Amino acid sequence: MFKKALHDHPGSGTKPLHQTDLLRANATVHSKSQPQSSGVKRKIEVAESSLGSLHNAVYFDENDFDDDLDLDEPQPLIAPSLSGSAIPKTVTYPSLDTTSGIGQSVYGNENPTDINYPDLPSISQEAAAPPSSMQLPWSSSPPSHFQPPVKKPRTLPWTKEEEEPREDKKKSFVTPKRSRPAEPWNKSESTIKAEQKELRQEYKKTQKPDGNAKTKDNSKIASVFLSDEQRAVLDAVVDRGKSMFFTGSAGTGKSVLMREIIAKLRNKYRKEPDRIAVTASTGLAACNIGGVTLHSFAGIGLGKEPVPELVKKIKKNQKARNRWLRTKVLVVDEVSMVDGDLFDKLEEIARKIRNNGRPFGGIQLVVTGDFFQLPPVPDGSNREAKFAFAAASWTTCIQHTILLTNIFRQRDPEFADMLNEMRLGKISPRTIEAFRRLSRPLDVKDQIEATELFPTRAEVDGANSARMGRLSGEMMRFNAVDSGTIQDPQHRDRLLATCMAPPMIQLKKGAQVMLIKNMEDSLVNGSIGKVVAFMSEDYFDSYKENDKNFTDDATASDDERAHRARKKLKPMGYKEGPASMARKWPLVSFLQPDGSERHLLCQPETWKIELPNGEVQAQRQQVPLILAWALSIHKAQGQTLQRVKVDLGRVFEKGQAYVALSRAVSQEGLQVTRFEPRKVMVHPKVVEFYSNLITITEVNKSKSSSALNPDDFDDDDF
Ligand SMILES: Nc1ncnc2c1ncn2[C@@H]1O[C@H](COP(=O)(O)OP(=O)(O)OP(=O)(O)O)[C@@H](O)[C@H]1O
Ligand SMILES: [Mg+2]
Repeated sequence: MFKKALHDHPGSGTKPLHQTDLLRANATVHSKSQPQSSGVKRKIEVAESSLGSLHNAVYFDENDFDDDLDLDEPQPLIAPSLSGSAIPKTVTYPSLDTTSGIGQSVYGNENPTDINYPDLPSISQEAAAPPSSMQLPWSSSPPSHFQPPVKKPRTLPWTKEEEEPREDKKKSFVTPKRSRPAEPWNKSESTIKAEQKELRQEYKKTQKPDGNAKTKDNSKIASVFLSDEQRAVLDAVVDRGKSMFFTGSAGTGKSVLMREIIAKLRNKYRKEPDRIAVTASTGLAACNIGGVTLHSFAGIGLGKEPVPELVKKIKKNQKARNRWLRTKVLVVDEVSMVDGDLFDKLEEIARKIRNNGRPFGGIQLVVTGDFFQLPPVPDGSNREAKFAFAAASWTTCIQHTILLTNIFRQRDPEFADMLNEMRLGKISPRTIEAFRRLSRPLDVKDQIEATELFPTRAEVDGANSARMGRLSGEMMRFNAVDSGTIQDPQHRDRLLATCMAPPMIQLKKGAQVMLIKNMEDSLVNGSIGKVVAFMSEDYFDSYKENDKNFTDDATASDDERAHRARKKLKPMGYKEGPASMARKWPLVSFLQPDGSERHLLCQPETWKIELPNGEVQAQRQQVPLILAWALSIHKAQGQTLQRVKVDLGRVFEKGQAYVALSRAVSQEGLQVTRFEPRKVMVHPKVVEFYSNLITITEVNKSKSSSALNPDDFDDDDF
């Protein structure tokens, strides 16, 4: 029984072990503790440890959020070289030459680094803080998306029609066309209606066969078919109200499952959205799931005081008190970075504030994370960081612990096994050899290079700046528009410092970027692409409908093509001058896993820091891109990357090497330099904890049952 499995850990060591984890559970590990980053404030630790700064976020609350400042601060860019050699040769979009104003700053010939587009119009308070709990936060739309559908959708409809082969591009380069061209400047009502019909049909196609309706913001993403083990967790949480901790190796679909759970819970409590509190250990993780940090939810400041004082503090704060009283389900993501003592404090606070003696005051807990990945760090005192599973109240609060075993990210079982060995800290000589063989450069046939992962932000900025400096062409700057109920700009900035989207991003044609929002099935958070042009929405519409006009002459230079394209656009209604003052956005060609390319005009998306009652404390609108020649391991956490390059020589923290290498989907897409087994560090307490977990499959085997049975989850826990 799951309950039994849970109640037996940690430490009993009597349960049957999962085939992969358990065979290695007695493995030799680096039991000697590694030196931890010292100090509490992230800022202090920047130079040594991006992980340290990450962990420190655990100790911030809504009044003190600066946990990612050290990671995100922009560095000056190196002056562009004039060689232009790094401009991708396959880019065949009309070159946006500098004589006409197309692709130029609307303000003329400023210094590239000073080019400023007009800021987005600021939005009203109501627009900034909609009662948005029903929206799916990882795909929130900017307010403009709520306007009547007078414009065509921003992205291509990606019809599956056969494309006309283009000689100057490989065949997989797909720029789907609309079946029925309609000029954006001259749409009749019937055209609009027909387009709407077409979109409705496309939307229907994305529905699951069981007809489950999706909420508005998630409509672009087809629902994932959960595996049996994922489905079992979902049912136990949503239908049976169980308190669960689900865990598993990198790529076992924990985040995918958590998103489904949140969506289903939001649907379940749609009339009382404040019953669900969505939180994570760090600001970055919280921002990724549209929640707040655990500290912020709890209203405990840094949470250093003893519980009675913290309770007093919360009682004085009406909003925080209400949150504790109203919450029925508390979601906690990336729990590996939550300190065990903090967990115990919150558990006691919950009982006291709610005047309810049941574990966690009767709140259902839905917790996920992988303790083999990123550990908590000490809070500045001398004591060693304590894992959440070592909290005294952990086993009474968590009714069921489920180990997910089906690895989705790496389809190659050999590679998945290599990573699992690494995760557990027991690497066989064969695996060491296999990792060493991956030191060769990647065999890349297109323009997308492997993303290099670094432990520190300084290394990331240095690498990205150097690459940007090699590109010629104009630098375009995109400033975020921030808003929210928090009026104090400094406080808001601190909250938003944890956001994946930067306050400002500078891009050039040819820049390698990563999409940081889920847009469509194959354009997801983590997709890597190159900026191929900057254009306005109308120009993009004209372009895609007259694609061939721009690209029919493979021998023409970029400038010639742009000139011809403009000549062809003029009679079609495209006007230079005032019309070309329209805001221009990066057009990005994204690499698909099958080698084809897809294009997206990247207009601003929204990230929210939202309390359970729907109050949007802070939100940021920004183009959903970050530079991706290089990425910090911190920001890469949770991502799935097709091409990755990691130098293990610089890795210093437990779990760091595993987090970095497990981003890759295949050995072909992974380059590892300076691989040494001693760089793979695992905490012995984590090994012990996992050695006592059993899988759903094993539970079923022991019950001689082939199917998962909801009755496996006992009802007598509370
Ligand atoms: N049920 C599923 N069916 C198909 N693909 C899935 C499923 N669940 C997850 N995936 C895919 O597997 C990959 C990894 O999923 P996800 O990021 O949720 O894993 P994770 O356990 O959260 O990993 P990490 O520990 O690295 O954060 C993603 O590309 C995701 O789309
Ligand atoms: Mg994840």
